[in-house]
Amino acid sequence: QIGAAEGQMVVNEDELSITEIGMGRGDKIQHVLSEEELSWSEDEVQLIEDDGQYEVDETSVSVNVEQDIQGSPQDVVDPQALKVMLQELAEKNYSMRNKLFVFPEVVKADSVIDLYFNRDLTALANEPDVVIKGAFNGWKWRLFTERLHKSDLGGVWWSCKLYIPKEAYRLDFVFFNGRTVYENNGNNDFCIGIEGTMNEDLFEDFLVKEKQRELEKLAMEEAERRTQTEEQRRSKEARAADEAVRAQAKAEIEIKNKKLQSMLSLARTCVDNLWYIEASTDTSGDTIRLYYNRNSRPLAHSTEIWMHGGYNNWSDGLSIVESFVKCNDRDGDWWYADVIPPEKALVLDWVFADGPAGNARNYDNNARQDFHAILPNNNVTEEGFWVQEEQNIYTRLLQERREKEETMKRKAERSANIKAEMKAKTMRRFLLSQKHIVYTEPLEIRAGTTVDVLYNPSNTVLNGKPEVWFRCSFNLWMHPSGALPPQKMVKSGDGPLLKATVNVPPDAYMMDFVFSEWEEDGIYDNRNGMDYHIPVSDSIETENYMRIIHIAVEMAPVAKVGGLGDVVTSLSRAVQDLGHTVEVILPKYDCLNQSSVKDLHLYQSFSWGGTEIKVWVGRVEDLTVYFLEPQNGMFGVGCVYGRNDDRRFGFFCHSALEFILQNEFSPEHYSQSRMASTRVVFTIHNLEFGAHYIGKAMTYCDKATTVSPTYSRDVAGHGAIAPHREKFYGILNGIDPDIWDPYTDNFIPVPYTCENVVEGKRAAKRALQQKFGLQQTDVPIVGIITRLTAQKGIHLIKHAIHRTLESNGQVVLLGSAPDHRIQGDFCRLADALHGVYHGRVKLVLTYDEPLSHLIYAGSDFIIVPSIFEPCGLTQLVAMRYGSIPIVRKTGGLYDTVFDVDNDKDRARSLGLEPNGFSFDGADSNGVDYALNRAIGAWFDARDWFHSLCKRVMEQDWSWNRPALDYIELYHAARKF
Ligand SMILES: Nc1ncnc2c1ncn2[C@@H]1O[C@H](COP(=O)(O)OP(=O)(O)O[C@H]2O[C@H](CO)[C@@H](O)[C@H](O)[C@H]2O)[C@@H](O)[C@H]1O
Repeated sequence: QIGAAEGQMVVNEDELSITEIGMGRGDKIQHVLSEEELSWSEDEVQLIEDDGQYEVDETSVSVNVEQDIQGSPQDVVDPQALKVMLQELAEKNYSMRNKLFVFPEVVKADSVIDLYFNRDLTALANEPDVVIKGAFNGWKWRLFTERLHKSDLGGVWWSCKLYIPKEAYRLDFVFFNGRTVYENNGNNDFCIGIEGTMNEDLFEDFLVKEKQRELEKLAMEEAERRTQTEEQRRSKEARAADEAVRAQAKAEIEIKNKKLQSMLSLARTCVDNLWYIEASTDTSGDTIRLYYNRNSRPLAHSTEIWMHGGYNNWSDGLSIVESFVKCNDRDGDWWYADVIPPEKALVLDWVFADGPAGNARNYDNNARQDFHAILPNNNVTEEGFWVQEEQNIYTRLLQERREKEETMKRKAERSANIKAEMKAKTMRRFLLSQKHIVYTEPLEIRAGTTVDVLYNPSNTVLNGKPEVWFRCSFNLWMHPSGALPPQKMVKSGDGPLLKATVNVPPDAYMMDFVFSEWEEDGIYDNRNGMDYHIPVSDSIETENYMRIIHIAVEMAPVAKVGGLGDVVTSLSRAVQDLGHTVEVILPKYDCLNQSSVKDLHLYQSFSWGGTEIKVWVGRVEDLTVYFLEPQNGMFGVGCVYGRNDDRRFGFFCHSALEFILQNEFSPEHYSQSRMASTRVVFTIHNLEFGAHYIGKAMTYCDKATTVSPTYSRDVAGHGAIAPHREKFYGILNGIDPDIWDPYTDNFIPVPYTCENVVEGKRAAKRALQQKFGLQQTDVPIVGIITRLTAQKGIHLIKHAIHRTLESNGQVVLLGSAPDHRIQGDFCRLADALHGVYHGRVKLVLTYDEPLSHLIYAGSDFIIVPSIFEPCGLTQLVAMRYGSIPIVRKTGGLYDTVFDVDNDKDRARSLGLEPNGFSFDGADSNGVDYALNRAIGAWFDARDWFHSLCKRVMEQDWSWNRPALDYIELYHAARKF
């Protein structure tokens, strides 16, 4: 199927999620026994063929046999009696012209048997070598080869010992001469039943579990490898940081040294008739005495003389203050003071003053040069001094670095706590959100307990039915004990509520149920094909994790054009956080932002579509990403879209499937391979682009989604979608709470949470105004961050700018237009506005991610007047930064923004409070209606406005909830 869709799954703006299910029962190994298949490629077999010579590696099976033979039944039988028994058996089988027999005759699991083969009766009659090749359980388990030897039962019987593993229920085998001559029982192969605890069904389960164990082991090894790489990276980073700190210390020392050297060249030991230094006579060795002749100096008439000093070019600032005493026994006007310079002082720096520090009015500062003395008798060598100094700086810098890291760690912890709380709150809201239809008592279900399920049929398709039956199972209907018998629901209380009671087993991690009209059948309420699922906590079993591969042509931040790029990254991260394996396949554009890819390296290369395709692998935002680079230069054109050659995305989608296939190491065609059990979920991010291809993709996918419920209804009648409505769902986008987090954001001045939103936004607003030379007045800022295309409501954007400016607000727009006419139009608008409304408006007509962060944080409002909007991320990011969204009521904007005046009930029915302003219609009146109320509230009800900022920050627009919806959908896709 997938192969048939080649070149047609291409959708330039759309993404394809593939859920791979490799562990289902549909995934049986088909062992077709042909001679090619019997080539010796399996692990357990090591046959080396060389110019007609062969050897069987005796170590594999034989060693096991020898070890296992001890304790086998043969040992306890008298050898003589055994021999007789065997002779009789051989004669019996010989006379019946049987080609083979085994001993003991009843083969048991976990035992060793002897197999006897009558070579003369078979195709190998004249062959000098006889080899058995076999496996267990219909050729599915432990392929082996073993060489037969002439037995001591006489000429015709060749034999070998075989170990029968405990998982075996049947033994399948053929004989051959080590090369091309086979005895395979007339193409039927030989087969012997084995007595034991296994049977075909149990073995299927065993294989599934075995596979799971293997996958888990691989996952653990991968995790271990990742931890190690992470550890290496961290210690490398620490080493690099240490080196950087050392280099910085060295650089600082060099500057200091240079300054001090120039100072030293100015420094003296004395200046005739002005000052000199001598070792102090009355105190200990370190003290010096400084003499000063103030005669004809600025302080000649002061009543007091003080020195204000420091050392080594004032490296510690003002650190020595002493008062002077007059020398009475000298000519001139000499004064002196005793000074104890610090040990590391090479130079003493000072000025004279008429009072102590802070209390002096007149100075003698040596005509602004200050005084500098080389200190006599200094016991520090200059070299020693610098070594010590560098060490001090190094220690200080290191300390600063540690403190910074510590602060970051604390911040990360706090941020993680806030997020965990939000997640728990969202989960509760999720459980309560269906309350008008179904809920449980208690609300949160624990494994190994009993719960009541309460159902209100009056809000469903079962309204008015005389009976309602409850059908339930666990672990996405995969619980080993199967579905519980249907249970007739009983009335609970006086209202319409019906009740069923369920014992939740200890190994349940999910409870699944649907409701039906009759015990056997009838109308079902199965939640539109998705069934009802409620997570169960404290299970002893873990969820069956899936492997999900996104095939996408955008991914933030390595190749982002718009919201699609954000979603590929953030949805993948959210699903990965829930324990599933998520990978992304992306074209290797030459314009990739490679600085955001870690450990990028060549992974493999393969040939397809007439070219070699190199596959690179790297980590982006903690996700494994494969980059496909066709050597025909298709993705080396300097841009993601815009060249009207989007057929290359068809090539990309197809080569991505080839790549997946090649990594399953299966040479067959898609539908024959493991990909037959792979499910495809197709997501439409914007029906405007490539509707023709979208139609094809809709046909071939297992499930399809778009990015909000309202948009899914808006487009349900579209020709590409209408025929496939039953598999089409609207799941709201989320935003990544780590990428968008005002508490850890490096692009804004003051980190903030909902606790200090007012302070944080005030600082961001000031920084934004400063950056663009806007007046720092107390007015609201309206921000606009958008691709400038018709979809985004260009005339409404322009009107909003004018309306805001007329209402005394300020405007910052960040936008870029793929269409150069629109770009030109906005450039002219910018020139005009910057002239007329100087200092109140700024239009930045580029794409600038860091700037977008500052605008989200520094604006009071973010306006999104889109004509249509599949979901929209800007209003969600705005709320995360405490900015109030003003939106046109369409698509995802309608689903996420609830007008403070008009949508109270609609918000409450979803467990939310209103969070913004919205308008209908597509003309300026609509914009005015919302914008006037918003700006009015800002001027007239500031406290209320601030509480609204706090409230929107407390709402959860992350993937916490939608990721669960996607996972449910992936599971639903698996059910086919
Ligand atoms: N000049 C600029 N500089 C920096 N950043 C800029 C920018 N212009 C836009 N952005 C950023 O790009 C993203 C835009 O995402 P949207 O979802 O709002 O719109 P887009 O139409 O691109 O996405 C389509 O796909 C997404 C994902 O499904 C749907 O939400 C949406 O409705 C659909 O139209 C935001 O992260 C925004 O901050």
